[in-house]
Amino acid sequence: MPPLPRPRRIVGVSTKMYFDLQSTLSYVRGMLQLDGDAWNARIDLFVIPDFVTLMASAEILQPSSIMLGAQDIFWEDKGAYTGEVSPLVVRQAGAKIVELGHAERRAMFGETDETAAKKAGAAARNGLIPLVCIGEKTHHSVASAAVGAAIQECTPQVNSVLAAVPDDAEVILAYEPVWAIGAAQPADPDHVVNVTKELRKLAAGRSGVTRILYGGSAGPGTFAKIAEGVDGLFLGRFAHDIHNLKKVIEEVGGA
Ligand SMILES: O=C(CO)COP(=O)(O)O
Repeated sequence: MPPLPRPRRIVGVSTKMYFDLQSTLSYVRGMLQLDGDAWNARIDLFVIPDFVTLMASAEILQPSSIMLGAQDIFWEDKGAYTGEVSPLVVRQAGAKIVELGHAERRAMFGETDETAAKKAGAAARNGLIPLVCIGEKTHHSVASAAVGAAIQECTPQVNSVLAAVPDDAEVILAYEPVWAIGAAQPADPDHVVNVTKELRKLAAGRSGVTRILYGGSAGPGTFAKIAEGVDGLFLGRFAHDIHNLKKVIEEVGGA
């Protein structure tokens, strides 16, 4: 069988909790300035700010094709869940994407494959695209062992999410090796390509679009080395300078 055509490329950035309110809004305004460039026809772009700036960000981005995301949701739409954020409300606020299962949420806030899967189902039910972060915790020093161990650890993370969303729902999987997040540089390109090629097979039978991103200290120069395995990048710190984001967009968009 010939390989399936690859989906449209996509680049996005999470502000995590790095910015204050005004900094987030000026960053989002900066992204708006990038809209309309030549990349627009070739790739999708998204930004995931904190919850509090979601509606103001939606208003800023309204004239553009840049997609807005939220950093988490709860798996129920309404009810007695103090402190949680409803997927319904996130959708109504203007988000199209919801990030789930990030390593920081798994490590610090009790997120598991099970909760990420329930939230992915809730996202799809509310017309949101689940962007689920997956990745192995530790890095083996022998390259071949590292690939096998990563695939073994990521497979149930992927399968639990895919089992929880309708077959035709769009899904984004962000391969983010935990050890490569917040690091000086991204994971070794061969490692990323070898792992993501295998992970793509897990979604091969789906009718919905499944895109695979790489995240973890990604920035300008990262994409070209791993393009064989991934459909784009999910960026953190190194895209919080809008000039770096512009460079990445040009690289991924092939401008
Ligand atoms: O976690 C990440 C994106 O979700 C990546 O963060 P850094 O690029 O800052 O390592």
